[in-house]
Amino acid sequence: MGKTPRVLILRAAGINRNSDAALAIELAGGRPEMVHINRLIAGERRLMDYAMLVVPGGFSYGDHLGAGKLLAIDLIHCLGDQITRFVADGRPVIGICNGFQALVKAGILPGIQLDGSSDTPQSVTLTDNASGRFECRWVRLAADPTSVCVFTRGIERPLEVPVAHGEGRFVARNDATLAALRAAGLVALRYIAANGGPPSYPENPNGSEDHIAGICNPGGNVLGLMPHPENAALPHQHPRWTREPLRNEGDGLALFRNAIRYAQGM
Ligand SMILES: NC(=O)CC[C@H](N)C(=O)O
Repeated sequence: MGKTPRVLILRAAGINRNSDAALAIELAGGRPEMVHINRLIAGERRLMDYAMLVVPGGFSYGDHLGAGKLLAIDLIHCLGDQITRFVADGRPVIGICNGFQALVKAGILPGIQLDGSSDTPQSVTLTDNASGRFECRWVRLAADPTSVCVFTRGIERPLEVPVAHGEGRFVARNDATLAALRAAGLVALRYIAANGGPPSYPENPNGSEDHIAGICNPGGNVLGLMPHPENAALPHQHPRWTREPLRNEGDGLALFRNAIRYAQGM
């Protein structure tokens, strides 16, 4: 794929974190290109010409029918074949917040049937925060060391990153689905308390089951997460950057760097 992977940053009406994602990709060593979904649908750009795909956060199509739902319909019905090929080829895909919601509602994540049923490809979802309101705050995350996720590989210390969402509560269809998700190593990131233990509100800002903040597909090359690592890419984006020893970089950058490195090795 060459030294500087081309990374497609997806744009669509209402997506608003595309520039933040582009900056994070650039800092991580990739070459970001913002491409509107209509250009892909029209065939003016081809997904397979890129090494990585970012589905950024925002309020795509105004969150109508549920956050990410309309974008998910576009992804399945207009770009389904391209995305299926891209994912099957092992190329990295990250869906951030609204992007995560879209990937889940499109059935791209977790990407397999977890409970043996075959009626619908969607076995998990993201729904209204348990608090009943939009949550905008910094959280602490831990990467699950048993996860197959390529983005979180080798990340051993907690990550401090922001969340900003109204529909971030991760729920699985049932307990068996949740157990299967864990057993397959698809839980990539969890919210944790300041002392590293299990969180309560607001450390788990939305009431997600098993404190899940991010999941991946069985190949580990597709990650979706509610927090915004692209807004924790620079050291001074941290809210206590003047009061704590200055970090070399924002905690979120590690996820992007892992993905770029992985894309370079393909
Ligand atoms: N920052 C975001 O991407 C927000 C996602 C979505 N609009 C929500 O509120 O849940």
